Amino acid sequence: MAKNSANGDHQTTTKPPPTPSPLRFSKFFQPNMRILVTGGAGFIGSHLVDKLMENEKNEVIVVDNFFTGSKDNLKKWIGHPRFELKRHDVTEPLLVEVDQIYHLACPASPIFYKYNPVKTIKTNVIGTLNMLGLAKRVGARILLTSTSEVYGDPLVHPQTEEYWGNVNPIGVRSCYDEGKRVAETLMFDYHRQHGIEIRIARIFNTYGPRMNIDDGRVVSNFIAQALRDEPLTVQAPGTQTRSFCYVSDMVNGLIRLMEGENTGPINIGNPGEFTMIELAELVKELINPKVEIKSVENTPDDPRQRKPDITKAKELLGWEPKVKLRDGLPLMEEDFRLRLGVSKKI
Ligand SMILES: NC(=O)c1ccc[n+]([C@@H]2O[C@H](COP(=O)([O-])OP(=O)(O)OC[C@H]3O[C@@H](n4cnc5c(N)ncnc54)[C@H](O)[C@@H]3O)[C@@H](O)[C@H]2O)c1
Ligand SMILES: O=c1ccn([C@@H]2O[C@H](COP(=O)(O)OP(=O)(O)O[C@H]3OC[C@@H](O)[C@H](O)[C@H]3O)[C@@H](O)[C@H]2O)c(=O)[nH]1
Repeated sequence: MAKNSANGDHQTTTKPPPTPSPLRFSKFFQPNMRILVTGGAGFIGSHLVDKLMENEKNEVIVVDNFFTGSKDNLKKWIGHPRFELKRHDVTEPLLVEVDQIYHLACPASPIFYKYNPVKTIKTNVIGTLNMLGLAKRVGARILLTSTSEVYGDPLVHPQTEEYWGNVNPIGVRSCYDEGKRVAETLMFDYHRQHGIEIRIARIFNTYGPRMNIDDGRVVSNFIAQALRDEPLTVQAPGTQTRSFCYVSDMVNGLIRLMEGENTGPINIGNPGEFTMIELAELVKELINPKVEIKSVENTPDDPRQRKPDITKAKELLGWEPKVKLRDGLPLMEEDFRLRLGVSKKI
């Protein structure tokens, strides 16, 4: 029953889901939990798949168009009897029978989401509509990975879920942040109108192994630059802040949210806040003390500050991050060294 809403004022009754097959109710049939992960070949998605596959009662189906993700991230599961990988673009309808949907499909790095902005909007709007239609047809619970970018260039600090944000509707980032805002709206309208069980996570900057080496996001850029002896490119003014969450903490938070009773939106992130200059200095100290730090031009509408208020995640999910930035960076360094073929100097 989708009765426990974050705001309490839109209680709904969920109709019983249609039956995919009468076999599911047969005496000798022990159904596994069938879980769809859209965007499961990407950075967060592939770590989520690893965690879900640890449970022998889970069957995982990944759909991905491989725009920013890759089969390599899932290679240990390809061929596994409880795992399926399907090349599919979520802007097209999808027919599968599942119990839960983790809907992650969307490029997340600014350089990739700005590359084809119209496609980014289609992915967020039509892609989310398609996944909600699927959830409605089969009675699945659906979790959307929304973003701290729904707060735009925030005027409230740290950001609580009640804050409505300060977003430029016509800027170069709008395809992503307005796209995610519409995706959140669609989730709530399907919940109110059709009783769909929804969960919304507002994810703050996440980092870890398997990020694309040339992903363009700041942590992957700085680590790759430090390992290649290239200057760390701090975009001006460098005093802008972000709060970085290690990927294993993020995955645990997403699963807690899916399994719990709250619709969200709930901030999931690490409140440890750093300026970009501080981040560059930390990467330099931990990875390459000889590397230069240089200031470069910034891109339009870069949010000046970002830090999650995670009171709700703590109280409602019993979740908080465990990995400090200083401990997470070396784990990512190890993965980048392997992929770049740069060994540690002793
Ligand atoms: N990593 C972060 O810091 C962060 C922060 C906030 C929100 N998020 C959200 O989390 C999700 C995953 O982010 P990520 O960092 O793993 O990014 P990612 O780019 O590594 O993964 C996104 C995946 O979605 C796939 N994809 C993109 N468009 C698709 C489409 N139309 N159809 C099917 N697949 C498609 C990509 O190929 C990729 O595998 C995204 O929804 C993103 O908006 C991430
Ligand atoms: O080389 C770089 C790259 C980026 N930066 C700065 O680092 C900060 C973070 O930039 P990133 O590109 O990593 O990510 P952003 O915080 O701007 O956006 C992210 O926010 C949340 C998610 O939804 C997405 O993963 C992504 O859009 C920005 O202030 C940017 O100007 C640098 O200083 N140098």
